[in-house]
Amino acid sequence: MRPSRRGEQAPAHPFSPAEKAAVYRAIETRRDVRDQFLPDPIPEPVLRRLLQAAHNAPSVGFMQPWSFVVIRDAVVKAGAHQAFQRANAEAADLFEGERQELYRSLKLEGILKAPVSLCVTCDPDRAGSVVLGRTHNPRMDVYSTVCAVQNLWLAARAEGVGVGWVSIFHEDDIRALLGIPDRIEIVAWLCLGYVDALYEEPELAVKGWRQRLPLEELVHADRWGQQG
Ligand SMILES: Cc1cc2c(cc1C)N(C[C@H](O)[C@H](O)[C@H](O)COP(=O)(O)O)c1[nH]c(=O)[nH]c(=O)c1N2
Repeated sequence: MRPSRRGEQAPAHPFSPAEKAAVYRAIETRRDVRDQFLPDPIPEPVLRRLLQAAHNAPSVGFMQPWSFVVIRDAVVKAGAHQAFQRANAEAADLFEGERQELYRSLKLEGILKAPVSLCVTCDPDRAGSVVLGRTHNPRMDVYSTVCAVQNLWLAARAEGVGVGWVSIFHEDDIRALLGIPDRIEIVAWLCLGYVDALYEEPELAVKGWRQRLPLEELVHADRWGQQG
């Protein structure tokens, strides 16, 4: 293969059947991980590949608004776990009866068990104040950052690394813990670690919290509410 030169286009050959299958396999078997983390460290080159996958995400106006705080310090993790516990107690109180009981039985984070956590942030000023594509929807920078998270999540699946997204905390608790400036938005706390087993279906479905919706109910043809 000759080296690519800036400005040239490469042929967009379809993937081979095996490559295609691998992509769909990563998508279909990716799971949110809470309790299955193994203690094995993630080697630097693997973590680097995951971060590179995140960094290859699409972004509005190519602003690349993300940053990644890589957390291995047990004290910091303990602080995040405390933030989770406080918020989770508040969240549990919002449900009643059996639903609350079920909620309380769910494991919803793996902060202490996972060898690495990543805090993924969004800098709204990364590309100046006027950003191509963000003018009429200021949330586009955060949506771009979520694309980076999903890239990392899928790449991690291929590497045998589990990822668990934790969003049950007050943003200000994590901001203070990590020293994140006010103007930077916290998008995700991700727990990362090797796993040797994953649920075949979402754990929340397995545990009876909520089931996958039929795709047919979510697809509209030409107009909202019209079936194809
Ligand atoms: C933005 C966002 C935020 C969260 C999540 C996901 C996303 C996209 N998920 C994981 C979520 O519960 C999970 O994706 C669904 O239940 C579907 O399961 P699989 O991801 O397919 O395993 C999640 N899970 C959890 O246990 N604690 C949490 O705080 C969160 N927060």
